Amino acid sequence: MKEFLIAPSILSADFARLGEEVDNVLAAGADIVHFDVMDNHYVPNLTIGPMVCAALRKHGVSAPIDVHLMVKPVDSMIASFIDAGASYITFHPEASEHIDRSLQMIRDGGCKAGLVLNPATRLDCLEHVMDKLDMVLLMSVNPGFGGQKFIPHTLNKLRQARQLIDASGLDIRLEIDGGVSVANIREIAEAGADTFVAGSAIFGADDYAATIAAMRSELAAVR
Ligand SMILES: O=C(CO)[C@@H](O)[C@H](O)COP(=O)(O)O
Ligand SMILES: [Fe+2]
Repeated sequence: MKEFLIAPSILSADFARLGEEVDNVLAAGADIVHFDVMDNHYVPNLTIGPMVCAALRKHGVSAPIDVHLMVKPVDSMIASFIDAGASYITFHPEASEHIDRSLQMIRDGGCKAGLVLNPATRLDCLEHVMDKLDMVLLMSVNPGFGGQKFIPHTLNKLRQARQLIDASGLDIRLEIDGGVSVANIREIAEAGADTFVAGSAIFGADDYAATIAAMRSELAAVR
């Protein structure tokens, strides 16, 4: 099993003070920055784009930036986020006409590539592209908004995805996104996740460091 990584979603940060919020959450012990990109087309919400990613790099953020693209089509945004300093770029298979080509584009740009599966999207779509993946991201809510409730059947899907990844022998992270909190992170890790996106649970707390420390202590108890 890989090292556990905690990835605060800046969707729940105070956008008016974004640089400071990212500095604070990294100082509080976060490992990577989860960056949600929404286009009001693939999902019914509109957020931030490559200029904001580049601005965070210019501000001095050196931690990995995990760009979750909820845009359709994706290829032009992949190119822009490679230039903007993304570390991971993940997209939804429904948003690309040529999944294999989009994944290759991300790797050719020097970033780590991943696919994001919605709660109702089958794991089958991973089958023919496993060797092009650095990350599989399972959504445990329908994409578009922070602060939603974790969908419990995602735990079974996580177990199945963990088996697929382990059987492949490839170096692929298994990330979970949506409704993750101190209360459920241990159960989610026991189902197979190694990378945990948490937006409202971290940015909605008064003390980011205490919340991240509480998550780590739950993860330390994983069987
Ligand atoms: O991609 C998304 C939502 O579409 C997420 O990254 C959310 O931002 C997670 O927020 P919480 O459920 O942790 O509040
Ligand atoms: Fe996300």
